[in-house]
Amino acid sequence: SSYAVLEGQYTLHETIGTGGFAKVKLGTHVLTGDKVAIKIMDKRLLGEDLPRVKLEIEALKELSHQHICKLYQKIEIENKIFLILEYCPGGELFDYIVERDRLEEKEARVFFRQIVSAVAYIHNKGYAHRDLKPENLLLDDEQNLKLIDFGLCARPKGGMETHLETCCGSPAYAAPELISGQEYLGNEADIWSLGVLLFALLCGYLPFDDDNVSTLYKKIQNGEYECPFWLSQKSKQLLHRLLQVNPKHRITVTELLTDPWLMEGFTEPVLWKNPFKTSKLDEECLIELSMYYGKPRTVIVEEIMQRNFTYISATYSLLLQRKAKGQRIRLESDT
Ligand SMILES: COc1cccc(Nc2ncc(-c3ccc(C(=O)NCC(=O)Nc4ccccc4)cc3)c(OCC3CCNCC3)n2)c1
Repeated sequence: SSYAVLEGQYTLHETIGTGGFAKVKLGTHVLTGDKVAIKIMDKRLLGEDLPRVKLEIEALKELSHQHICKLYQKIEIENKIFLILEYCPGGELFDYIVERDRLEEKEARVFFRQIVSAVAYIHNKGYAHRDLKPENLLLDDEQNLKLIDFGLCARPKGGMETHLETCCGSPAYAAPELISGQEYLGNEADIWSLGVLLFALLCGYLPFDDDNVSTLYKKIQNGEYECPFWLSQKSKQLLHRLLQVNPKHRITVTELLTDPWLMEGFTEPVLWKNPFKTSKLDEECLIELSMYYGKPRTVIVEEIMQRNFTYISATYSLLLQRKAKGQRIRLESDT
């Protein structure tokens, strides 16, 4: 099968997600035994959207943030593209909220600060996500959120429109200007979706909901929603600033970083720059790789710095993550 290309690098397990033209399988990285998510796309099914997928992969290579799912490796053969991605053992935020009915303000605030940090980071990189919803926010093994773009909706400002654009985003989270087919700015639409997301975190249900899609659209365009009794004054004020029908009246992501509700119990505004961005590579991991492969350290450094997202750079990233969690970093059959 065309999975032969993964032989010896990854073992494939069950499918953990399917989308229009992609499916995600659970995988194991052979050398470390770590779990990964393997997104498999068929180039023939992608058709005219293939250039967009390539853009998305180039974008993902640039995105390095503690609350965005990491790309480890890209494997392309004649009909398939495999993306080896960070696996989040905690599953979707959607299920986490459903299991608890709704979250207390304190917990919702910690999560929301992480989401705002990730969104501010991608906006600063010139991207809009355009499909922010609990299904695209995953939990890692330390209860941290990782933003993903499962449906390939994120795109650079003024990027190319394709039919994928139309199917993008889920109506319940879509901004009024987006569903009325007007010209809209991805960043402003993302801020609206953050409002819907915050409401879902604090209430456990959606602010705008209806079985009939055109009624749902009317509710969104009127921007009318009811706040349940348990919401605090500050959270209602923030929701009001996020869920402004007129995008020009909506809070900006910069104002959001120091919003009073987000600051409650915190002294620091939300930080969106990647604090761990060190150009320095980790010596211990480099040595482990160079010993395992019997290649000089400089060759390993070269391969990682070229950012070709190969098996060696994937193994380096996984060793680095293991080290950050205090796990041992010995590679299998490294006797
Ligand atoms: C334990 O039970 C469970 C249960 C469920 C899940 C897990 N874990 C688990 N870990 C990792 C994944 C994953 C990561 C990244 C991408 C991706 O497409 N990245 C590309 C990307 O994010 N670009 C991008 C990001 C930000 C800005 C711009 C571009 C795709 C999938 C996963 O998928 C399963 C799907 C299922 C349907 N809903 C969405 C998740 N699932 C575990």
